[in-house]
Amino acid sequence: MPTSELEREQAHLAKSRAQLARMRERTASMDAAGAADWVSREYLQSTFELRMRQLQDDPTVPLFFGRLDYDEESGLGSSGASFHIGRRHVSEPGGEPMVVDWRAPVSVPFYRATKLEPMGVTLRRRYGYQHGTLTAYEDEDLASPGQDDDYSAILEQEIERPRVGPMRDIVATIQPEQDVIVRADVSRSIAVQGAPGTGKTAVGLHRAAYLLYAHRDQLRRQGVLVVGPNESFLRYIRDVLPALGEIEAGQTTIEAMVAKSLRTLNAKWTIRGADEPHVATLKGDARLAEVIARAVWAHVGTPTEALVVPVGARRFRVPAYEVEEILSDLRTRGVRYGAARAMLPQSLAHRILVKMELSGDSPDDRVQASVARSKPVKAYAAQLWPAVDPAKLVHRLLADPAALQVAADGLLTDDEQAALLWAKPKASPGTTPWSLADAVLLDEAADVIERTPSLGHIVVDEAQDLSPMMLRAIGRRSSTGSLTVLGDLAQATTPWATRSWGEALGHLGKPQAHVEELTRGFRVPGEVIEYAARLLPHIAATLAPPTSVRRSRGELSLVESADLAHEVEAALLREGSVGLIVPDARLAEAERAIASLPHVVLGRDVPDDDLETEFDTRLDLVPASLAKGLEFDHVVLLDPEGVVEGEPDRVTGLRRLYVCLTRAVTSLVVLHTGPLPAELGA
Ligand SMILES: Nc1ncnc2c1ncn2[C@@H]1O[C@H](COP(=O)(O)OP(=O)(O)OP(=O)(O)O)[C@@H](O)[C@H]1O
Repeated sequence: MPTSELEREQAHLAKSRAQLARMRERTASMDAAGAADWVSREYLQSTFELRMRQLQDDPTVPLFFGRLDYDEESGLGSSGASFHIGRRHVSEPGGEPMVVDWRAPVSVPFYRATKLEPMGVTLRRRYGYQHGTLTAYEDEDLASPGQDDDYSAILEQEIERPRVGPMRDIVATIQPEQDVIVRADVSRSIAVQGAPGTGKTAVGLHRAAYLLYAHRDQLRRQGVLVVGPNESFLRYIRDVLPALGEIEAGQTTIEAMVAKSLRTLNAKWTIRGADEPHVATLKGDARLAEVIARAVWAHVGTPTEALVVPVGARRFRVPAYEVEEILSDLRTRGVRYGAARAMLPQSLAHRILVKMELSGDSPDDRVQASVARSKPVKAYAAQLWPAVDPAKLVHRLLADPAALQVAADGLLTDDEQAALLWAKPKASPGTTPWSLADAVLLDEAADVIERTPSLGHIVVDEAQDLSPMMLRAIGRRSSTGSLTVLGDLAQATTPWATRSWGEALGHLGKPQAHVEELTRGFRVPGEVIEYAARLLPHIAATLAPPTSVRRSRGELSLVESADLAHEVEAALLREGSVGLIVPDARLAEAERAIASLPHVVLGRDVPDDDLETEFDTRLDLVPASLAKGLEFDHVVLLDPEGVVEGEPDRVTGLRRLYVCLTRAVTSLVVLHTGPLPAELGA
């Protein structure tokens, strides 16, 4: 490697850093005081603050990780242009780019160019760093014919780098099949079926970052949301988007999402109830959407009396059958119950207006408006089309057999209706301990009444675990936007889980969305993934077995012993994070066994100011039910049969075990005293 070339690159890095500092200083000196009014001042101020955060320079994070040299025909400059690719854009005072954002169109060949299709690029360079210092580079000549050499030591080093702490970005090493998903058009919804560790979560987060870059104004207005399975998972991924300069995407769980709509009905309400699995499954069934829609619309009455309105000295009359026509017109307009309700007085007033015209008057629009606001019209409309409270509606359906029977007739069997009803209903919505499934029903009812605002883009992770009604809740929040749906059918562990992506996409309201499949795993080494894949025929027979791109075959040991502390201590002697995964029922016992070792128990509330320590501690104690989506360099898995038995049925248990077996990056110790699950083979 010519030293002078390396020095040139190091100089470019130093210069880029200096320019970034200059850009930051310039932003810091900007003043929003000159804005015309308070609103513009606030807006400008927040824009400056956002920009300052985006321009922060972390010396341990490489400012650029790659370079592309374009050929002369590319039209990007007469003598062929060269671009350094990094996490953010850095330019000289004249505007000349020093580092180009990885999301810019000019960066695409870094991820996709091949010798066969060089995309105008002659050279692709990757940089190696040590503690923020540029120490090496590696070139790929894309101009000369020949076979692609897939191997890259720098790429491999990046993939093999030990994991410590929260999830990190993968911008330096996004693979072509991942990049296609990341950069798909904003209007396209995509589902990604991916085996464990194939980068679904990473791809989803990078897609959010890409879209926020490519459609900044639109998505800043409309919003981008990432939905994950639980709080531990959100904590694990929360740094990825900020590291990419994106702090505007929300991150939430389905539970927090519907709890929020519960709170808009009453600020004191929270989710504090729980359902038996078979009841939760039934409450999550898509037929409930129809039950709720029926129950809401059944509030529209049948007119029996004419509407009579005095105008001046005269009285105008709209007979009941004409009112019936108006109601049926409003019902079939395709608007929400509440919107149609708001239109009814105007429609009635319009009819009066027509009658006034027929009788020789020539009333103008103001007359119609005042008739619509008049007492008799308002009272008549309110009685025919009453306001509906979503909480009262759901409470009534789940408390009153007669009400449920009317709404569910022909949709749910008698047994199903009996199962849905609360054994001891509370007297009112206010005293009801709403469960997650109830809150989802409430969210549905609220949407039948008033349209839920839609976001620009939603990324849904672990989507296989959502019930049809939960999928609908997400779908309505992206009715005018698009979705990235991530999941793995083999990791489905809820009784209401999705059986196919086609079905899930239907519930999400995006039946046309494309399904991509990822099978190249970046996390789990070969020996471990092959062991876990023994379960596939039992849990998802149609899925292709995953392969591992990891260089190391990994270490798998099956240890018959009861000495948990010993295995954990051995793992802690090594570099990287350690996850002790245990059946939920054995959490307390495991905690006692490792009491002397500093650790964090996942799922326990972590006080905000204590968040840092969560990742300073190298040992996490993880109940099997929270292992999903996480990864550790070393995993000690206690009692696999216990993990299986902790679930209501064998298939779900085996899927939970599959999740737990696929969390390890380097080593997996399976610790047991009794026999291993027969499905894992001899
Ligand atoms: N292109 C890549 N380069 C380097 N590392 C990658 C790449 N893609 C994924 N990874 C790494 O592989 C690991 C697994 O990724 P991720 O968690 O996104 O997978 P997943 O498909 O969501 O897994 P699971 O189904 O188990 O939740 C992460 O550490 C991630 O950083």
